[in-house]
Formats: sequence, C-alpha cells, structure tokens
Amino acid sequence: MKYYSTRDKNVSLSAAEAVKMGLSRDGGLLTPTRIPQIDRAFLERLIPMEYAQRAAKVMVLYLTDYSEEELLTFGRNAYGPAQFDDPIAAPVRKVEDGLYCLELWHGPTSAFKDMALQMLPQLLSAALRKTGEKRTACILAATSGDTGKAAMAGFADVPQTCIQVYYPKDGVSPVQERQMVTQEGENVDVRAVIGNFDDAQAGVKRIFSDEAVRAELDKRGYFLSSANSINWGRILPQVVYYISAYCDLVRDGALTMGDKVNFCVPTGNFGDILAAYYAKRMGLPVNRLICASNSNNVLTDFLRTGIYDRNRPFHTTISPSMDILISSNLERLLFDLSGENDAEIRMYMDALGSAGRYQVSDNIKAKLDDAFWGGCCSEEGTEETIRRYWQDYGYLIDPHTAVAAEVLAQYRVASGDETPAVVVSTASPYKFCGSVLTAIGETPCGDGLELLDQLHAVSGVPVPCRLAELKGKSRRFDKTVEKQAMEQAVLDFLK
Ligand SMILES: N[C@@H](CCOP(=O)(O)O)C(=O)O
Repeated sequence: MKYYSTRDKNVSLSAAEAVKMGLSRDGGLLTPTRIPQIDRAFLERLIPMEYAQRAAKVMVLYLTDYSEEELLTFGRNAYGPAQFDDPIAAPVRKVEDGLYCLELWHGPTSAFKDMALQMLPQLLSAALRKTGEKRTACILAATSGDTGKAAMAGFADVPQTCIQVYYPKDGVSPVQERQMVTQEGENVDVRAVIGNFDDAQAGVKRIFSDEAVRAELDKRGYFLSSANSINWGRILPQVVYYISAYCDLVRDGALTMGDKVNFCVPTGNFGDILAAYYAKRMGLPVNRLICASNSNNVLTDFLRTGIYDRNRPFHTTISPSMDILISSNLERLLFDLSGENDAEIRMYMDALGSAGRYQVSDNIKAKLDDAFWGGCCSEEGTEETIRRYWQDYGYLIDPHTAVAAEVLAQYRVASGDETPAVVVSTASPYKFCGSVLTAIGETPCGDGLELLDQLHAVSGVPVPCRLAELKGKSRRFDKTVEKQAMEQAVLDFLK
C-alpha cells in the first residue's frame, strides 16, 4: 500500500515513510492510495478476538510493510493491563436500548488519544528501523488539552525520539495542564502558547514547511514528525475502535451482523470522525456519522451549507479539547469525496489560508449530506446533558461526551432516525472536575486537583489512578512562548 498527499498525488511513500514524515512536505496530509474492504466474514472472525488482535488484523490492511505479528506485539504493549484499566481497552457501555457509549478513556492519560498514542511511538520506532533512519525524530504536537499529554506519555524516553508540545495558555482544563507540566522523561518539553489552539497548530504546520529550520535541524541530527491526527499513524489506530465496537454490539446481541449503526462523535480537528468515516468506507455497516461540535460550530455550519468559514469568534468552552476553528482532517475527507482530486483540494486549502473560507462543489456537498449530519451544543446544553445522564442513568460523563449525547438527541428529533447509536465518549469526567461538579449541582471547592476528591466523594466513581497520582508530582515545565517565536523554541529545545 502506498501513500500520497492530498495536495499532490505524485507523492508516493511506503506506510513506514508516511508514519515517519507525519505531514507531506507540500502541506498536504498523507493518505492511503486505496481503502481496503472488509466483509461480514472478516467481522465475524474479529468477534472472539481480544482488542490487540482486532487492531493487528485491521491495521495490517493498511500498513503492508509491517507484519501482522509485529502489529500484534505493538497492540499487546499498547492496550495491555500495564496501560489500560479495562481489559477490553475500548468497552461499549449500554445506556439504554438503542443507545451506547464507546468509552475510549481507559488508557494512561484518560482520553481517547491513548488509543492511538500508545501505538504510534511503536509504529514510528519500527519505521525508523525499516527506513534505516539514523537521525532523531522530533515530534511536534499542538494540543487543545488531550493530545499533548497522551503524546508525551507515549513518547517519553522512547529511543531516537523527542517531543515538544504546545498548548494554548488558559485554554485547557487545570487537570489537563497539570498532566502535561508534570510529565517525566528526558526527551520531553511542553510550552504554553500565548494564543489559542489554532495558533499553536498553525505554528507547528509553519515549522514543518520552513526549509531553513528543517535544514538546521538536519545538521543537528534531527527531523520533524507529528503526533497529531495529521499523521496517518494517529488515524489508523482510531479506525480500529469503530470496527471493534461494532463487533462487540453484535457479540452482545444489540445488533445482528449486517445491521446498521450510527456513530455520534464529538470532534474539533475532525480526526476522530474521519476514522469513523474510513471504517464506513471499508464496509462497516454504518448509516450516519453525526458530527458534534460545541459553540465553535464551524463544522456544523460547514456540513449544513458546504461553506467552511473560520472567520468567526473563537469561544473558550467547558469542552476545551474541541475549541478549534481549523479542522485539519477535513482535508482528507474532501480529498476522498472529490475523487482524490489534489488540484481541487489545493484550491480549497489556498482559499482557507488566504480568506479563511471556501465552498465545496455540489458533488462534494451531496456526498457529505449522504454520510454526515452536523449539530452543535451550547454550554448550558452541555451542563444539562451531564446532569441528565447522571440523574437518569447514574452515568457520569465528561463535557465532550455530553456534547455528543446532546447532538445525537437533536439528530434523532430532526431526522426521526432511530438506528441504534453509539456516542463516542472521549475523556474521563475527572479531567474536567469543576465543570462536571457544577453540572451535577455541586459547588466546586477550589479549582485544582482537590476537585478529584470532591467529585469522587459525591459520585462514588473511582478516580483513574494516574490522575490521582498527579497530586504527588511536581511541575517540571513553566515556559510560555509567543506564537511567532515557536520556531526559536524548537531550535532552543534541539540544541
Ligand atoms: N482535540 C485535540 C486537538 C488536536 O487534535 P488531534 O486529534 O489532531 O491531535 C487535543 O485535545 O489536543
């Protein structure tokens, strides 16, 4: 299987090279040249398997220069009991008939990012070996809260790698910040950007395409790679959990093999829902993908009108990981929907860069309507949904999951579609204690880690052990950086 760029189909890379590079030199996203197909027999075979086996079976379809045995070893390292507090890794929890939550936060940093970022470092280390690379990979990541910690945890002290993370100052939750600034490891660094997530992501992409910085890093023995969902090695492990969830629903009798399911995904950078789209394109029986946004509802408007317009106020919300107005992975979706038309994608992305806006063709809009539905949820709606899930189901959910749960309810009313649905639950409520406490009618006593105990006292839900351990950890990083100074920050880190 070869990989090409959404902006240049003449690029031709192996999977290992694509994982190593992270982002194409032309600014495009590296994408498989074909989408492998799965059928009922394939899904039947996955049903009795453990999560790591399912992951190896799916991933080898795309990573043809890796062996299935190699991927199974990586899977067992990634999703085993040393990392995940649930033996199923990504369990599906029944909320009520026809309504399920896919819990993706049982990993070491309590967010769905662990599902990919416990795997990516192993894929990258193997890629370094497979390509004979002698330089050190420097991972640059922008985060609105969850990716940064998961990437640091995944890459900490991994040989021949180092990682530098940028998060928006005042744009992540207190627990998310504490997770990042206490991260151990000799090869890690994290800085708060004076700006929002889009500034941090734009800075990282700018550095990737800065030839002078790249040449200087090369002289020093480094090359750049990415741990964000712009890296195909991030998307692919996320495809696995949609397929796995379907198998679990069939195994448990909630679906009959071949029945369709809807997935409702809270998303900002469009990576998580793109992974669901690939699963659908591979042949997983998916009816509709419901894209849930918070008040930063650029994706809702796009899916409804075909016009992507980032020229709007940026809101800081209680679901901060989705506070994003430039959704990077939409580019891969548009590439697929356009019939892999790289010239058309260049036109849209140039317009996004210069005017902050583009309008897709009628052809793409029709295909979007067929596969997707977009909705958004206010801050009040988010709190109300957390409260409702707690009162009605005794189920404590985080604000991102609540956004999806509320948007799914809107979709059902608007469409009348009662297809069994899975809400993708992306983070532990303990990462957002203050907002969750307020939502369930408690007054937070403080604004730091003491809220972990308060939320535990009122809910009885166990605190994930790595979050509880944060209390004993001291702060290792406290640097801030202006968004224009990120290039220098990289050069300072890689002395
Ligand atoms: N929601 C993310 C933002 C970055 O998204 P990614 O999936 O591209 O890494 C975060 O929490 O950092």
